Amino acid sequence: MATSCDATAVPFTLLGALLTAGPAAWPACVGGGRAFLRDYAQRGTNALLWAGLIAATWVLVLRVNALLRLWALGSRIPGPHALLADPGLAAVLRTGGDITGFLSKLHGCYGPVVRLWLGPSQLLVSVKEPNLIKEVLTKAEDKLQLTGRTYTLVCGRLDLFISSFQKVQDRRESLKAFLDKKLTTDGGRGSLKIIDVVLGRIRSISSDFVDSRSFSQHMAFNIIGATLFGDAFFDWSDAAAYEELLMMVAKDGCFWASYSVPPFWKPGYRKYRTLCAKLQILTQGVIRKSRDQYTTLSHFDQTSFQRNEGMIKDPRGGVLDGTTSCHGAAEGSLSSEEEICGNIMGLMLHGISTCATLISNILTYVVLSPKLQDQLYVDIVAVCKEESSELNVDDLLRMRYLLATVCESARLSPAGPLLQRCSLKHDLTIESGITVPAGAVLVVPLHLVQMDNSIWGNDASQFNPQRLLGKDADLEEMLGLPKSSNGFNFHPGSVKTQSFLPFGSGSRACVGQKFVILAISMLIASLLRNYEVRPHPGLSEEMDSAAGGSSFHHLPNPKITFIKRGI
Ligand code: HEM
Repeated sequence: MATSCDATAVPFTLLGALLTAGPAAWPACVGGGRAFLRDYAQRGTNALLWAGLIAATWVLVLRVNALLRLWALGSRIPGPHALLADPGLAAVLRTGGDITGFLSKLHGCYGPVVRLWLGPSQLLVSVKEPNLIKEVLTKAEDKLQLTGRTYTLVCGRLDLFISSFQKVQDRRESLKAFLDKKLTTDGGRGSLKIIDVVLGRIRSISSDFVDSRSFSQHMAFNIIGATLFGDAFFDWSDAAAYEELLMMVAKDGCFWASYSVPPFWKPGYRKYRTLCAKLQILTQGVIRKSRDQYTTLSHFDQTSFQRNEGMIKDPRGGVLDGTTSCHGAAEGSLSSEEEICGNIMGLMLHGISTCATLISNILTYVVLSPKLQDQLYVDIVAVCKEESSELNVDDLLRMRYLLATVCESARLSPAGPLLQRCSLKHDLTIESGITVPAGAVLVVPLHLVQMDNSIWGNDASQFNPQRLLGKDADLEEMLGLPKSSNGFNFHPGSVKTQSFLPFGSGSRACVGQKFVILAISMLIASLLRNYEVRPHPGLSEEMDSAAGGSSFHHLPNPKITFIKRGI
């Protein structure tokens, strides 16, 4: 009878133990089961440690390899030498200085493509030449991870605005179809309804002066809200609180998302998360309200019910009909409720801030230049001869001076100074022979391109809508609009068209471009047709000097009032 355990007799895997004599045989060993388990645990732990070590080494090798590739490819792109991070750029970022001016100097020294080291593992590549920009913005399909993190932090799960192109592609298409449908089916009618409500609100405040920015934010809020939620939005009692909360949350999102580990220990961060949660609850509320109203309508209103029967369904079941709200475009059968809410919050955040900036810029140019206002008025009334006639999309397309004004305002004062892209997985080889490594941050300095004297003429930094009505500019293409029936000004791919980028370009270009241009033009046309916009008589010195120069990088925020026109 065996009195000591033969080590080789101890199976070192559980399977081995089961395949041999099994537990019944183990007591035959000294220590029996305990020896087996100890040995088993020891070998198992060793195996796990080895597997972990190999995996960690593998990840490390991949990262070192990626870093070496980044350094090798990055150093071949023209740009200043820097060991770890470019000190000039670091100083500009630290002091909140003029990044456009800094990039302008670098492009002057190094040419149309310049690289800068943000840190040892972070490369920034700035592109300034229109042909290269077009190529880069088409090939670089992903957004920066910080952008994706910011939207996710504020909106929760969503499949718009996040980094990966693959994940947003479908939703972009359904949203575009929804917005286009909104314009073509009931575009004019729907937009007029929005404008009527907004004008009603203006009437109630028209005796007072209101600052251009808050007025424009209010307008933008109503345009986007009514587009996404339908008529339910107008009698929503929480609308004012929602607008305020949205603006508070929009301000700090990027800051909190810049932490790679969410700073839960900071009270400011916890407070911010609470605001985001409140915003989500309010959004869910208005989504429900809009759905309820839509259901009520379809049950009680036979016409609407019949129209609903003919709704266009997207392939995944989303309703894209212009008579309904945006849930279809934000939904699709694959989206969870959380994603629908996230997409809608993302659209509200992006749409309101960008539209408010554009409306405010237009109004500022209008009040600073009475001549511009007169010209616009002539352009508008020439098209709507009948006093009571409702504006429609075709009317707008004939208001060429108005469209050129909207376009020129967007050119001179884009919503942000840089377009930002990246390619997360693949290196990008551009025609000039330069290879931009995967993960590098690609930027297009909008002011440099949109105010380049060699493209726009010596008065490039001046406000002059006329420049977009010449033969060398294609207004419709710039605005992403359908061609007007006379089709004039058709110069596809002209350098001005390529250098007009307030809505981006290529694979991640703004989905709302066409919609927003028409909605804002409709708003301005209705406003100026009915009201004269006047600045406050005690205009500040800032306004006076800006009006004299007519070159505005930082537009003032004038107080304005609306005087009813005697038609
Ligand atoms: C004046 C108003 C607006 C401006 C200036 C603007 C500008 C932009 C810009 C610059 C981009 C990034 C483009 C790029 O990287 O190439 C963008 C993306 C986008 N915009 Fe707008 N936008 C405006 C209004 C709107 C509106 C009203 C909507 C929809 C209701 C909208 C929907 C989107 C979407 C969905 C994306 C991102 C798509 C993606 O992640 O791929 N935008 N916009």
